[in-house]
Amino acid sequence: MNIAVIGGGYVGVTTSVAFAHSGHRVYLVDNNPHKLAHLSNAQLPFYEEGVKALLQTHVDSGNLTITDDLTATLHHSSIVFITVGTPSQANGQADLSFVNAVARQIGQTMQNEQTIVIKSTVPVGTGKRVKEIIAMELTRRNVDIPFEIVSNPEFLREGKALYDALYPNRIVIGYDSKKAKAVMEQLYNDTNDSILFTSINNAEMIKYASNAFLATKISFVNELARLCERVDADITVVTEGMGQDKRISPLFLQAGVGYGGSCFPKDLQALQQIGQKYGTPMTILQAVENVNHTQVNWFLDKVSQRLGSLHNKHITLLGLAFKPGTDDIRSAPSILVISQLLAQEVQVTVYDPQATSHIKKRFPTIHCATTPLEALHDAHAAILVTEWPEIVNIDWKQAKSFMKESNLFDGRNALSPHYMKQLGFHYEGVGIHG
Ligand SMILES: NC(=O)c1ccc[n+]([C@@H]2O[C@H](COP(=O)([O-])OP(=O)(O)OC[C@H]3O[C@@H](n4cnc5c(N)ncnc54)[C@H](O)[C@@H]3O)[C@@H](O)[C@H]2O)c1
Ligand SMILES: O=c1ccn([C@@H]2O[C@H](COP(=O)(O)OP(=O)(O)O[C@H]3O[C@H](CO)[C@@H](O)[C@H](O)[C@H]3O)[C@@H](O)[C@H]2O)c(=O)[nH]1
Repeated sequence: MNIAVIGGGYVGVTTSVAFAHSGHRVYLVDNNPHKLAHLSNAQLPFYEEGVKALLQTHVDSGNLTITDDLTATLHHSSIVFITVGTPSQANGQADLSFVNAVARQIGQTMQNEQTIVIKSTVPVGTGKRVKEIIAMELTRRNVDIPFEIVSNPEFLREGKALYDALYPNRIVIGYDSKKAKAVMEQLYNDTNDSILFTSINNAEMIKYASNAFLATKISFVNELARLCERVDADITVVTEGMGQDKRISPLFLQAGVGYGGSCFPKDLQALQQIGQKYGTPMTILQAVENVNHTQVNWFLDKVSQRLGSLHNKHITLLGLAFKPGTDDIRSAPSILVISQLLAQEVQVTVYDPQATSHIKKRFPTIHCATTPLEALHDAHAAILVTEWPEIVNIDWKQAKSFMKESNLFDGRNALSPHYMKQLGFHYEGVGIHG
């Protein structure tokens, strides 16, 4: 099938590459000249394992065209995926200006029948609104071109984006006409995965509900971790025991310095705003956010208690990206950690295999090391923020010899407390310090 994808970010690029890989003819449209320049040369404006190679393959094979020409793209395609950003506005509501702008552009330029698929994460009711915008533009042009609206939310995880796009563990399709359903069935006909066909409103709600539930699991466990420290219990064992109940599952029970990223923080805000709009406050989500916002400070209190005053101390952050496998620092806990440390006049050194160039733009004064050992040199303490394999597998014996004081704070419970203590570290994790 001929597919247009509008918005060349993490989701748009990965979706395009995956469709091209399945044999579809894909046109990827972006309006940011900087991103276009990168993508046209098969360069990724972000780090995501495997995507660059496949982008190159399909640009070369001619299956994937990168362009800024939406009009020509619509002419070539019959399915249009909207994958533009939906960032938070100041009040937490999802900013739909990019989605609405694309809808207007589609209505203003489409010449042939289209199935318009919203993949961006959007509040319930957006599908209906996009339909109205397109219909309004067609009326203004005095043309009658049939079109369908579909909601097909994206569930990929950064760091595993390509795998998730090629082998999604579920596909949700919200539709309101038989024609739209038939098009989506044809598009996904080679997949063995389960497809949930439902209403557009349900599909839109499923996306926010999923992210909110995952974030709730994390904050629940993080709060429990604080209690575990008080009662001389170990959160890793508590969650292991909990996770053996299939109804709970062991996934997303990893205590740490909190969740970050481009999705959970903004989507939780957006869902709360939807609740407010419809007079149904999302009280649980307020608590989830509250725990997440305070988790970094709670963890840094442990560091100050150990070091006494943080003033003029040298502290090394190991990991900056909001999770391993990405260079994304959007709402990453590392940003909060660095801000708090700089506010207390700490000398901060950081190491991350992919994200240092991004953090340098935000905090120009911090020292970015190129290896973990260089970063640890002369440090009073190290804080592990992102559990990259390059960090977890440091030669910790050697690392200890590089440090001024051997204080190790593991913000992801990624290291063996027993082994670190054996090496002579003062080791503290999250919810495991008895
Ligand atoms: N990043 C993820 O892991 C992820 C996963 C699932 C869902 N989502 C959702 O998918 C959506 C996109 O996320 P992202 O991280 O890919 O965003 P992003 O900000 O990385 O990319 C969005 C792209 O859209 C482009 N764009 C904006 N307006 C445009 C227009 N009028 N025409 C053409 N291009 C335009 C921008 O230049 C940018 O390249 C969001 O709603 C997000 O919540 C993201
Ligand atoms: O047990 C856990 C699991 C995750 N995290 C943190 O939670 C955040 C988000 O992690 P993850 O969900 O793996 O990454 P994302 O790429 O943000 O993916 C989420 O957000 C995407 C955007 O909406 C969705 O598509 C995905 O399904 C959803 O998992 C990260 O900071 C993790 O460190 C924890 O602290 N403990």
